[in-house]
Amino acid sequence: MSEKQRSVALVAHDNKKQELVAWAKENQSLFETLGIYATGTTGKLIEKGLNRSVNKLLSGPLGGDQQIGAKIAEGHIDLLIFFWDPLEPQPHDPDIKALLRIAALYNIPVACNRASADYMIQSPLLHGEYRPAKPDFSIYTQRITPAG
Ligand SMILES: O=C(CO)COP(=O)(O)O
Repeated sequence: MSEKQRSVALVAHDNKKQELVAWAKENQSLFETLGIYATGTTGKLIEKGLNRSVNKLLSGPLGGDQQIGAKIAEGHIDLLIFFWDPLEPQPHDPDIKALLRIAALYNIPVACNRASADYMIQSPLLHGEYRPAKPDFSIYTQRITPAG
């Protein structure tokens, strides 16, 4: 049986976009093997940099972070590479926090800078059989199921 293609989400704040695109280009051959989701503006730049199509969602401040979070919850994304800007306040900070929460909840590896992204792309997650465990939510679903 053929393996499901792994998908990565790429997201970068404005001051980090060039760095993300440069990093993606350095790893172009790997990205040819992966599905790519991205927030709107990041996605356009990645398409141009890698000369390939990307599943582009809305721009981050317009709901794109939330859409990436929904894709994670639906099981479409294996890795999140999110070069967020530690020096610039963002108007959609609650959405960013929500995306990082969803990634933690669903046990999705997150890289926030070049060093962690370098580690991540060398991992058996991409090159071997290792799959992170799917979280068990049964304790929560019991709690929210009405009695009766
Ligand atoms: O704001 C973002 C992530 O929080 C990124 O959105 P864009 O890729 O549309 O700039």
